[in-house]
Amino acid sequence: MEGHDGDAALQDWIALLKPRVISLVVFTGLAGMAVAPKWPSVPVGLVIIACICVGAGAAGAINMWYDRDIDAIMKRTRVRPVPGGRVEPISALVYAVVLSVASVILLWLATNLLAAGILAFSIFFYGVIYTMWLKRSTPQNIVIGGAAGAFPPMIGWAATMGSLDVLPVVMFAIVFLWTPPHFWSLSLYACKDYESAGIPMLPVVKGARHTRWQIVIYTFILGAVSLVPSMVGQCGWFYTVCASLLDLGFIYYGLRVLFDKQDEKGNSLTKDKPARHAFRYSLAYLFFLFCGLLIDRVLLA
Ligand code: HEM
Ligand SMILES: CC(C)=CCC/C(C)=C/CC/C(C)=C/COP(=O)(O)OP(=O)(O)O
Repeated sequence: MEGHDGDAALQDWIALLKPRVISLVVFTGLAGMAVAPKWPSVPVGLVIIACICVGAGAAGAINMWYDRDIDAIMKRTRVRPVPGGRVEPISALVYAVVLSVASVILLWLATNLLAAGILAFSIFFYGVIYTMWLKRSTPQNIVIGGAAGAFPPMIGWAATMGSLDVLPVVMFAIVFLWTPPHFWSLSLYACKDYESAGIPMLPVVKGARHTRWQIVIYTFILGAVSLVPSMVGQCGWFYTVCASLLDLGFIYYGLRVLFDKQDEKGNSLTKDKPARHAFRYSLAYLFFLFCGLLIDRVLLA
């Protein structure tokens, strides 16, 4: 049956914002805000978080509007509100654009142009550059596109300080380098879906074995960069210990992906169990790394 918006429940409008994904995005924005030397008042702090939340969600809705053709093909995404026929494409687009504009203007009014500008740029980067261009054209899509998801710590910091500094830029670099092992772990076990939808994700184009190596390489690079805050005197022993342990964990999970039992093409013979574990670990890694930074800079300072 042809759907119309009357069929959409509140949960569909919420689902368009990719709430589970943005929960971690928003946490990184909160961390960026809280590790800055100056804190906003509680109401302004809440507005900053709300704007990052709505802006990131709106970018997700632009992605779901544009990707409705491929989302309808992939098992994981075919029940989403637009391909599921519960929200009209045009309604999803209007909703996404209104929320994008509203979040940027509100952040500008409540804080400053720098924070609002970075928010606007990240929405544009995820909704347009990644979704409409990179995702369908290059296996490096998520490496470059991952920048969008890495901006929130800079937004949080800039919103309170009105400027940027070394730490928010290093936090950007951490999320940026974390994204490839995060996504490529998932892409190993979602490879068939991406292949059937014609998306040139790394394992589809270069194969599973190459992707396994890339995951391990990025966990090492991420490990080095995650220790930069300690090296440049931006935090103390607590963060250094947390980061080192979390890094060892990520390298361990990456190596398990590399040495998974596989056929001659590198395809898993274990239903990609190690890749599933590495994906789940990636979420815990980023959450606890930024918790460590927060505790170090806020509670132990
Ligand atoms: C280009 C960058 C990224 C890509 C391609 C990507 C891709 C994905 C995909 C395909 C999923 C499966 C979720 C679903 O079924 O809807 C996922 C889950 C998730 N991603 Fe990412 N991700 C990216 C960046 C990020 C960033 C920057 C964050 C947060 C800082 C993040 C946090 C999460 C979380 C929390 C989940 C789990 C959601 C759940 O439990 O359902 N991702 N990611
Ligand atoms: C502040 C701001 C605008 C932040 C944007 C942050 C953001 C939501 C980043 C996450 C990127 C993401 C979920 C990609 C999913 O890939 P996909 O869209 O290819 O995955 P899919 O196949 O699940 O749709």
